[in-house]
Amino acid sequence: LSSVTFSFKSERRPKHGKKRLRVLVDMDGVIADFEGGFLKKFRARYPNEPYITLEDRRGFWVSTQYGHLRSDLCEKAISIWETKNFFIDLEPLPGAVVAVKEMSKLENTDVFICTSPINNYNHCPYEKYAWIEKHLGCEFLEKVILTRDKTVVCADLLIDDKPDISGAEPHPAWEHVLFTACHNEHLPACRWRRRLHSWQDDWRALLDSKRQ
Ligand SMILES: Cc1cn([C@H]2C[C@H](OP(=O)(O)O)[C@@H](CO)O2)c(=O)[nH]c1=O
Ligand SMILES: [Mg+2]
Repeated sequence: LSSVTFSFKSERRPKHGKKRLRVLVDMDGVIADFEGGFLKKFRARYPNEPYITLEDRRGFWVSTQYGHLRSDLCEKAISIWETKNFFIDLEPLPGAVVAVKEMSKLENTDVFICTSPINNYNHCPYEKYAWIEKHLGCEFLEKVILTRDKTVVCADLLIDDKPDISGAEPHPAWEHVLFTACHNEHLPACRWRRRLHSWQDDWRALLDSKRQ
């Protein structure tokens, strides 16, 4: 029985010895400009309220920093990404679409878009799929992983702008590479975590480093 079970296990190292690489690419803050889209819509909807420039953004959660600025601004911030068309209207980050398409065409490479929907599910999950189809093409709809817990997904790499990614699995299979964003660029260099500074950075070398 054990040999039968073994033969059904997925074989990730082909006979010729090259390892097949599985890469998870996050969406907001990595391929879709959540921060830029948020600021634009916040200023349009609340023109008389104070706001935080992208240069002054600190901490992952936008609503937390707005709440510190003035407590009622937390709710106002949340109202922006809970509104219809927020997620579909996000602009792609520079170079993201070309990079992800090129990455998915590389030999021995499987690319998935791994993204967390907000808990208010009225528009966000639908618009995330629509965004993927609009900017990456319908073939990428096969590559979407919608989850609130990325630790249970098995891959070699997770490229994500959130500094702390935790969940049910205490030892995720992937290496988290921090994608630089306005909210995390001031965090001190960290010996045990690599960064991808933008899509102009050498993402091919990053992938190659995991194929050894
Ligand atoms: C509330 C909030 C969400 N998000 C993104 C992260 C998640 O998408 P992603 O996993 O694609 O990065 C999604 C739900 O939290 O919205 C931010 O980037 N900043 C925020 O302040
Ligand atoms: Mg993100």
